[in-house]
Amino acid sequence: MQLVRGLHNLRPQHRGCVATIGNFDGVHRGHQAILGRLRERALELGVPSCVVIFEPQPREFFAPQTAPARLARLRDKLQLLADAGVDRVLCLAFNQRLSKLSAAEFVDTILVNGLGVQHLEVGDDFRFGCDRVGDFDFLQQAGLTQGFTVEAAQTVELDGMRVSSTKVRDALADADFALAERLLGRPFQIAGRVLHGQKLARQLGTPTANVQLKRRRVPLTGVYLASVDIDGKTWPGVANIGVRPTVSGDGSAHLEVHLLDYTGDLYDRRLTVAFHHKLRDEQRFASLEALKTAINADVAAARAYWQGQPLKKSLK
Ligand SMILES: Cc1cc2nc3c(=O)[nH]c(=O)nc-3n(C[C@H](O)[C@H](O)[C@H](O)COP(=O)(O)O)c2cc1C
Ligand SMILES: Nc1ncnc2c1ncn2[C@@H]1O[C@H](COP(=O)(O)OP(=O)(O)OP(=O)(O)O)[C@@H](O)[C@H]1O
Repeated sequence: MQLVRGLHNLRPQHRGCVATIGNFDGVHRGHQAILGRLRERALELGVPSCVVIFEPQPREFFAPQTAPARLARLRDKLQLLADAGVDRVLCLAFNQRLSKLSAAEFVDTILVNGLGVQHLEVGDDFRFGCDRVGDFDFLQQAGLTQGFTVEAAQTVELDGMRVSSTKVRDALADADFALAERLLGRPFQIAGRVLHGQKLARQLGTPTANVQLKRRRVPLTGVYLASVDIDGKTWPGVANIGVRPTVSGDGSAHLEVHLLDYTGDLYDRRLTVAFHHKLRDEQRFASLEALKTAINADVAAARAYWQGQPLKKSLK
């Protein structure tokens, strides 16, 4: 899959494609349905498929403090789009200039002059352009005069509710990982490289791998039973994700995981953490001693859980 960063990096050979536009945060089952149709149309027309995404996402640009936490970092989003068979991603910087483009200017500048789009695939609620004035009807009209077709994908629902990134966030906030998995079509996971921490964990008696998070905010916080994939091998563990109120004050999120029976060095390795069950909320403890007691109880709970779990059988 090819990544084109910015309109200015589009070349004449990029003209002619089928395209869709959106945030695609989490690449959930609704998104996957659109991507499936996009691939079909690309094959029919014999042109590449292109997904137009924005960085930052529009809500992050308009309201950085209140925009929801991302379900996946950009790197993972690109991997998921590649896995869905997308040929090209056009990643546009969402800035003042882009936010001011009218729906008509958006169509002219990006879709027609930039991409030479032949067919557009969108969700039925898709809105775009300054003040979100552009919609499916607008696109269809524009397509008639500018030579592209538009198709609205049917809404993907689960148990009567529209699948959405918001629903996935709600499921994670409720620690309903089974629902998150059904909405995503795969388990919710966070992947990242292991960084050096404050080296306090050893002092607390529980060594932890500090998984690098690229963003300050995360869609879930607390202490969880977790499993960790390292180079195709799965290990049972217990994870803490959040701001660590007892020890750190900068307010940014950390993900730390203790693997129950792992003794090797994990620094710089890439881990994938899957969450299974919430044990408790993060707490601010009065002393490191009290934190240590709580962590020991978490580890004991994790040990008891993983011993009795059928999942353990699948751990290689
Ligand atoms: C199972 C587990 C539970 C944790 N619970 C909390 C908590 O409730 N409150 C908190 O401030 N930190 C919590 N932590 C984070 C510890 O503060 C952190 O692991 C410790 O500060 C070590 O940090 P370091 O790896 O950067 O040295 C928890 C860590 C683990 C592994
Ligand atoms: N459940 C769904 N069924 C069909 N299409 C969907 C669904 N969810 C999102 N889409 C479509 O996928 C494209 C990309 O969606 P995008 O991520 O930008 O929308 P969103 O509204 O931010 O996402 P969400 O609704 O999931 O929070 C859009 O065309 C959108 O309409």
